[in-house]
Amino acid sequence: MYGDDLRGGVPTGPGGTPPGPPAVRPESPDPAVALLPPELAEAAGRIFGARLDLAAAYAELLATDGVVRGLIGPREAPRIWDRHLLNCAVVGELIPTDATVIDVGSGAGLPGLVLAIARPDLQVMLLEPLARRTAFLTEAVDALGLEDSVQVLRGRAEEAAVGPDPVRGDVVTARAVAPLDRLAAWCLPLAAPGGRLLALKGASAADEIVEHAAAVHRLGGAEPVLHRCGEGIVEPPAVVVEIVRDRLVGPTPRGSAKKSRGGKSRRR
Ligand SMILES: C[S@@+](CC[C@H](N)C(=O)[O-])C[C@H]1O[C@@H](n2cnc3c(N)ncnc32)[C@H](O)[C@@H]1O
Repeated sequence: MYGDDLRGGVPTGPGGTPPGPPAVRPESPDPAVALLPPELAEAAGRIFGARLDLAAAYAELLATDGVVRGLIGPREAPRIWDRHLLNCAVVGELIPTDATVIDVGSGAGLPGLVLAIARPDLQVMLLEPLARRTAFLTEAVDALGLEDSVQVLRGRAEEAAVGPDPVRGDVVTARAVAPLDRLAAWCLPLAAPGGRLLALKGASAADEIVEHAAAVHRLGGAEPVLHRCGEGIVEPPAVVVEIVRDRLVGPTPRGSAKKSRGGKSRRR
C-alpha cells in the first residue's frame, strides 16, 4: 500500500504493496497485465472453479482501477494472481462451510473479496477505515455482482467490536494489517466465541507467535497454530496463524497493544 492516509502507521506486508509513492503513477495500465499466466492456470482453475471468470474480472479491476487509485502498487500488477489472488484464496482451506467472515483492514479486498469469489457459501464483511478504499470496495462488489454475499463496512476493527451493534463473525481474517498482539486485540473481540482469527503472515509468523504468546493468551486466545495453506497448489504456500477465541475477556484498554515492535507481515 502506498499513499496511506491512516495516522498511526500500518505495517506493510504480504500484500507486497510496498510503502512510498510510486515514481510515476500510471494513467491507464494495460488490462492485459492482469491476464492469468499460463503456468498458474491449473492452480487457479482448482481454486476458483466455475468462478474463475469472476476472479479474472477482479484481477483486472485491481491491476487497472486499483493501481490508478493507489490501492495497489504498480509493480504488483503483474503479480496479482500469485501474490494476491491465489495466495489469499487458499486460506479458504481453514474456513468452514457457510461461515461468516470479517476481513479486517481489507484494503483493496485482500483477502476478503478473493475468499468471497472462491467460496460462494461464505458471507463476507470487508472492514476498512479509509474512505477511498471502501469506495473502491463498494464499486468492486457491485461490478462483480457480489452484493448478496459481501458487505463493505467503513470502520476500525477495535470500534466495530463494541457499541450497541457489535459486529461478529465465525472467522476474522487479516493480511498485512498489524503485528500479532495488536491483531489479537482488535480481531478476537470480532470473533464469535469459539470462532477464530486467521492472520496471513509470512516469514515472521513463527517469531511473532513466540513474541506475542503472552498477549494472545491475555486477550482470550488459545495457543496460536501455524498453517501452510495451498501446499502442492501454490508456491510458496500461504503462511497463516490461527488463533481460536476460547475465552471471553474484558475489553482491552485503548492503545494497550500498540507498543509492540516488528512483526511486520511479510509473505516471504
Ligand atoms: C497494508 S494494508 C493491507 C491491505 C490488505 N489487507 C492487503 O493485504 O493488501 C493495511 C490496511 O489495514 C487498514 N487498517 C489499519 N488500521 C486498521 C484498524 N484499526 N482497523 C481496520 N483496518 C485497519 C488500513 O486502512 C489498510 O487498508
